[in-house]
Parts: sequence; C-alpha cells; structure tokens
Amino acid sequence: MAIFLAIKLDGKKLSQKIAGQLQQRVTKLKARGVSPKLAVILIGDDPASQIYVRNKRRMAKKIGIETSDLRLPVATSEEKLLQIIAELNNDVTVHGILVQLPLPPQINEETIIQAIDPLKDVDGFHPFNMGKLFMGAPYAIPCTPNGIMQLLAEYRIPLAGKKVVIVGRSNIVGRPLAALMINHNATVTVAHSYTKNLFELTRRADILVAAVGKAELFSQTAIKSGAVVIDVGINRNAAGKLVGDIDQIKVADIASYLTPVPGGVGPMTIAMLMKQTVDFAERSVK
Ligand SMILES: Nc1nc(=O)c2c([nH]1)NC[C@@H]1CN(c3ccc(C(=O)N[C@@H](CCC(=O)O)C(=O)O)cc3)C=[N+]21
Ligand SMILES: [Mg+2]
Repeated sequence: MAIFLAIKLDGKKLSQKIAGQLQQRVTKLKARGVSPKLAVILIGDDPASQIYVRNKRRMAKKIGIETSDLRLPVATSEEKLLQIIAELNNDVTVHGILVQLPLPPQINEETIIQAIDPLKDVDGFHPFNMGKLFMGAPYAIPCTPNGIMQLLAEYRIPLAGKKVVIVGRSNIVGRPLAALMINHNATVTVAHSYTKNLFELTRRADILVAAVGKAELFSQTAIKSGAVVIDVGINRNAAGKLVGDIDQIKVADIASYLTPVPGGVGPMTIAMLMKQTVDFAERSVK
C-alpha cells in the first residue's frame, strides 16, 4: 500500500487570494457609486453561527463590503422576522440577505427561506436557486459547496468520472454539493444516517466529503489510499478543541489531499459569501 502524506487543501490561503480579487472589484463598483452591502440576521446563540458571524464581518471589512448585522432575541416571532425580510427585500442599498440557520422552533425555516428575494439570496437556499442549481444553470450557489468546488479547482483536482461520496444530505451542504458535482461530471453517491455499511462505501470513494457533524468519525479504515478528503465538520471534542468529522492525524497518512479544520472549508464558505454579494452588486448595475 502506498504511503501518502496528504497535501493540505489550504482554504485560508485561497480565501485570502479571493479576498484580494474581490477588493479590486469593490473598488470599481464604488467608483460607479455602488457600495456592496450584505445584511445578516442572527437569532439566538448557535455556536457555529457565532463563529460564522464574527469571521464574515472581519473579511467583509477587509474587502470593503458593508455589513449590517441584526441580532434578534431567541423569542422573536416569525411575523416579525418576515417583516424585517420584507424591508430588506425592498431596500435598494442591500444586495445580499443572509438569515443564519438553524432558527428557533417557533419559526418555520422553509417559510423564511422562501420570503427572501431570490435575487438577494446569498446562501442560494431559495427554491428558485436550488431549482436552477439542480437543473445545471445556477444563479446563486450555496457558499459551503461552492467553496469546496473552488478549492478542488485551485489544486487542479479532476472531477469528471471520479467516484464522489458525500456523507450528509443537508440543504446547506450535501444536497447542493451533489448537484454541483453532477454538473462537473462526477459520479455521485450521497450517504446519510440510514446508509448501511457506511465505511465500505466511503472506502470506494476517490473523493470523500464528510458533512455529518460527528467529531472525528472517519479514520483510516473509512478511506481509500490516495483519496481526496474534504472535512466539512465543525465540532468540539471532549477537550473543547475545534475538530472536524475526519481524524486528521491518521487520515493525513493515507489521503492524497486533505482539508484542515480550521483553515479549510470554513474560510472558503466565507469567501464565497463575499463573492456572491459582489456578484449581486455588479448585476444590480449591469
Ligand atoms: N444561512 C446559513 N448559511 C450558512 O452557511 C451557515 C449558517 N446559516 N449557519 C451556521 C453554518 C456554519 N457556517 C460556518 C462558516 C464558516 C466558519 C468558519 O469560519 N470556520 C473557521 C473557524 C475558525 C475559527 O475558529 O474562528 C475555519 O473552519 O477555519 C464556521 C461556520 C456557516 N453556516
Ligand atoms: Mg454554508
């Protein structure tokens, strides 16, 4: 069996390169009197959402994108949230709207996602955008899957004809990533909690994407020698350390490429959110 020392798929580095490109586009937009603006709504105190909000504010500032962060109490009603979304939809100075998920139980996620103007839907979660994506003609692309695709492209990792196994079928990651991979001619399998003999399946993958939210679930026995491994998980282990769904140390010895946690998929998600906002702002003046 060949021994690999996985090459790091450096999301932090690529996200900084993308930020530099976006900065130039924002400068041009501002010269034309358009200041790209992203509105973020955060309800409650989901830990992953807190990290996301903090890091995206930082990157937006660096690029020159305006942000308005609205923090609402966990008891906020659906009616109130719908009213805020309607105001943002009608505000011509706002180019992108993002409502942090998950939402508290009194608010229906589907109702909220459908209320966002699809042309301002930076997450790409609206049925219009999901439908376009699944038909192979995307308008807005969900940020985490888009970030994964950009990272694979940067490292020239071919997708056509490759066996891709995605573990996790969320609307945020698994489902839209499957659509993108199909659009790039990969052969895609989506596994989930009902999948039988999970590791037998993942061991056949040329490219494995782990998006289940279970700390270090996948180790050497789950992975083919030389596989490309993408770790989407953000979990806390028993010691309170941020860890992915992949046992990074063990898998680094057999994978050909591996995304670290942190510094892999997370920063790419944010870079794609920024890119989507700038794309929307440019489309608003074209
Ligand atoms: N509508 C919606 N869209 C989302 O895309 C969405 C969401 N809601 N809710 C929460 C999850 C989670 N998420 C993260 C993105 C980046 C990092 C991130 O920056 N990660 C850094 C963490 C580094 C640090 O510890 O600061 C890294 O992996 O390197 C984390 C989490 C987006 N999500
Ligand atoms: Mg995301």
